[in-house]
Amino acid sequence: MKLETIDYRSPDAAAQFVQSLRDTGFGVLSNHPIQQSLVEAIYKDWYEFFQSGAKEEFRFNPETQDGFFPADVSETAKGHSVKDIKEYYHVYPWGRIPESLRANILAYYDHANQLAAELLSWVEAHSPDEVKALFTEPLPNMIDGSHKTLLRVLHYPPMKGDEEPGAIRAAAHEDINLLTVLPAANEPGLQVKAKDGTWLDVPSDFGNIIINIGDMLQEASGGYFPSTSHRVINPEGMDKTKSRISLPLFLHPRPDVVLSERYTADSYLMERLRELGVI
Ligand SMILES: O=C(O)CCC(=O)C(=O)O
Ligand SMILES: [Fe+2]
Repeated sequence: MKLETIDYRSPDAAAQFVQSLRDTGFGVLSNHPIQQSLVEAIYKDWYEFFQSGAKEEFRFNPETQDGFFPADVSETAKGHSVKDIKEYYHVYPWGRIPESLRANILAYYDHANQLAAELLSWVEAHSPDEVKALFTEPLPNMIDGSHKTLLRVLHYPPMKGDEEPGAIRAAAHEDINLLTVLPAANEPGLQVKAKDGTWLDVPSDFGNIIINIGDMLQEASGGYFPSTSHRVINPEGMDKTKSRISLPLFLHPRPDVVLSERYTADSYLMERLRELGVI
């Protein structure tokens, strides 16, 4: 298995992209409409924010889950006991956002959501009829007007040598949501688990957009689209001294969306957050 990069502008991009999602849970797009200069400005400005003391003033609200999550409260992936080596900020348009970072991050939130809606229409158009029949409403509809979609700005700090044994930047996990849209980070490290159990590097050429299936789309498609495990490994050599910034957008349906006979988007999310000990 190998992850091929797909040219968003090629005539059969949609079919190739959906095939890649089906085979690997991941799709990588070049020549997409997201402005790289906007992504770069966000990486630079948020890197500075993470270096500053100002982040402490934006400590997350446990009720609403927006704001800054320091490294000592950072996530422990499902089934793991050691915390990931990362700090992050949860951006929601209705949540707290540092004023100087607001315009760019919300512009990105909008652009990425628009691209996501188009990609969901590709997924729907290239699903077999029996899978299409399982979707209780058109896929792009499911995210339309959703207040749950989360943009996470992640900062993986340089390695200091005193990290907990076994800790990595992001331990193997699957995303809970429908689809995740992730611009290639400023440093490598993202890997996806292949069907044979080996870990493959996700092609992370700066400027590419990486999309992966989350558990909710796996559930809504009756397992046709796989939510594959992925992780972020620690840097080696000279790269140890470098920070890594990344910007996943986790697309969440409106809470009332029916995913399957077993779950609505809300009941699914609550079950998962309870398992993670977040609520
Ligand atoms: O930082 C990355 O490249 C991926 C992060 C990720 O998988 C996540 O936060 O769910
Ligand atoms: Fe993830």
